[in-house]
Amino acid sequence: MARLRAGDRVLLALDFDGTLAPLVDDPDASRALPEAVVALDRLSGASGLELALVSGRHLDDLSRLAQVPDGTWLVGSHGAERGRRVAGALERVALDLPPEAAALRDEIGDDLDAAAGTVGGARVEHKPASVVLHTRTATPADAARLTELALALGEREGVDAMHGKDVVELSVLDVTKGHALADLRGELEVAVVVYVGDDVTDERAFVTLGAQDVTVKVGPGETAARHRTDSPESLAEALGALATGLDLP
Ligand SMILES: O=P(O)(O)OC[C@H]1O[C@H](O[C@H]2O[C@H](CO)[C@@H](O)[C@H](O)[C@H]2O)[C@H](O)[C@@H](O)[C@@H]1O
Repeated sequence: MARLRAGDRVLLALDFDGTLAPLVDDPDASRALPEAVVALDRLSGASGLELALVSGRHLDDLSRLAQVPDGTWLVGSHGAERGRRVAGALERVALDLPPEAAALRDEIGDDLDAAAGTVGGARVEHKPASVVLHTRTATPADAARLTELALALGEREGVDAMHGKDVVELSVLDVTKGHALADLRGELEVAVVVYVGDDVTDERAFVTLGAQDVTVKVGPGETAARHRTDSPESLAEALGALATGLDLP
């Protein structure tokens, strides 16, 4: 808040699932908390403040689910996709996926489908640059077995495995949320980046940020972030308090 008041440009970047939106069993039912939606609307009026969502979600999904104000930058697929909310719609930069990466994505997608497709409670999500194994509603035994299999697929050349909360994401592009934040920092020419996230993929962003930045972990667990908030609910409250502190209506 002090940096904004001093006239510095600040990027407030937030993860979506588990951060703005509480985790739920059905990824399609995920929504940002109403209090967070209101707070972000208010913050969009702050001079010098850029807003961004930086998510592992497919950009179309993120744009459909996130109720963010115009001007918000949207980063999907952990940095592989980029867009911006303009006049209530998604303005996107096309994803440039080399044919060999697309072929590898399809191969590991087929392998995961074959292993998990018929297992109750497990689900395979296909995204533009990755394939995701979800085990949130699988039995512990199935979750352990399928996770091991997915991590083995992640050892193939050209595949990057990210093991998160009940999820293994296999990406065929070398992207991280940290790279995405570095790109946004350069393009938007901000002095300070504030990043808030809850999962292991967010740790890849926390470790890239410097002493001038602000890193916030949502929920329990080991983290490289320097600050912590309990839950999406407490984060929504803090965002509202920030808007109030900045005298935003
Ligand atoms: O980077 P994020 O915005 O946190 O997105 C990460 C993944 O989010 C989604 O899965 C997660 O949220 C679901 C809904 O709460 C939950 O059911 C699942 O267990 C979580 O892993 C999304 O489906 C993935 O594509 C994203 O990579």
